[in-house]
Amino acid sequence: MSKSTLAIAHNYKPVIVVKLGGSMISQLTEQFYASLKKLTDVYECIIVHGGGPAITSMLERLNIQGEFHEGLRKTTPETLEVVEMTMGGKVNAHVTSKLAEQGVRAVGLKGSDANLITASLIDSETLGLVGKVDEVETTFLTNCLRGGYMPVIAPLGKMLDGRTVNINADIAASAIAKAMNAEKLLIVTDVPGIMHNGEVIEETTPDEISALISTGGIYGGMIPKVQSAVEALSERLAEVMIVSGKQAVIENGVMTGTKICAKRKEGVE
Ligand SMILES: Nc1ncnc2c1ncn2[C@@H]1O[C@H](COP(=O)(O)OP(=O)(O)O)[C@@H](O)[C@H]1O
Ligand SMILES: CC(=O)N[C@@H](CCC(=O)OP(=O)(O)O)C(=O)O
Repeated sequence: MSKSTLAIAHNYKPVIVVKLGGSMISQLTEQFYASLKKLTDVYECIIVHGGGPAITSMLERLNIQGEFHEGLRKTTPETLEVVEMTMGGKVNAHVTSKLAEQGVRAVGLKGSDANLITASLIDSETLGLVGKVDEVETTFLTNCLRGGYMPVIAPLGKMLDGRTVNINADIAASAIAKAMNAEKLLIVTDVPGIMHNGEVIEETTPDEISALISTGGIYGGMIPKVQSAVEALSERLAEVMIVSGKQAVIENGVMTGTKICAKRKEGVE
C-alpha cells in the first residue's frame, strides 16, 4: 500500500502546500479560489502566500529604499514594519477573505505566531532581518487541518530572541511542505513555469537548475523559488510544480507548468 493510500485508509488526507506568489495574488480569479476549495475533497490544504509587489509598492509610497540580493529583500527594522503591515496584514486578509467567500474555513496566520516558524538570520550583514526556517510547529498546523481549517500563512518567523524576521515565501512554503510531510507542493506564480529560450521547461532536475542559475538563465525571484523547490524534494514529495496562476483551476492537485524532480524518469529526454 502506498503512503497516500495508507493515509486515506486512516481517513487522513495527504497534505498539499500551495504557495501563492505575490506577483499573482491580485489577479487570481474566483474560479481559482473555488478550485482551492475543491482540492480539499482530496487533500489537506495549506496556503503560504508571498507579497513582494505589495511590499515594494508600500515602501515606494513611504519613500523607503529597497535592495535585493539573489531574490531576497534586504530587510531593515523599518522595512520589516512595512513587511508585517502589508504581507502579514493586508495580503493575508485578502487571501483569507477570498477563500472564505468560497466557503473555506480559512484561518489567517503569520509564521511568527504561536512559534509556527522558528527562524534564524541568513546573513545579517547583507540581508538584515531575513530568516531561514529552523523549525515548523507541525502539531499546531495538524490541529488546524483536523479541525477543518485551511491555514493561510504569511511567511514571517520568530527568532529564539523574540525578534520577527522576513522570510521569502518560497523558502517558507518548502520548509512547511517538508515538515508536514506533504505529498505535493505547487508554487503558483506569474509565469507559466521556468522559461528557457522563450519556451516553458516541462520537466527539470536540480543539476539542470544549478546550471541555469550559473549561466543567468534563472535570475531574481525565480532563484529562491527553484532552490526551495529542490530543497523540498524527498521520497514522499517526488515532484514540485512551478505553475502560472493565470490558469483558472487546479484539478486534482495538478496544473501544467514546470515539474521539478530529483531525476528524470526513465525514457524521458
Ligand atoms: N528562467 C526563468 N523563467 C521564468 N521566470 C523567470 C526566470 N528567471 C527569472 N524569472 C523571473 O521570476 C519571476 C517570478 O518570481 P517572483 O517575481 O519572485 O514571483 P512571485 O511573486 O510569484 O514569487 C518572473 O516573473 C520572472 O521575471
Ligand atoms: C526575504 C524576502 O525576500 N521576503 C519576501 C517576502 C515576500 C515574498 O516572498 O513574496 P513573493 O511570493 O512575491 O516572492 C519579500 O520581502 O519580498
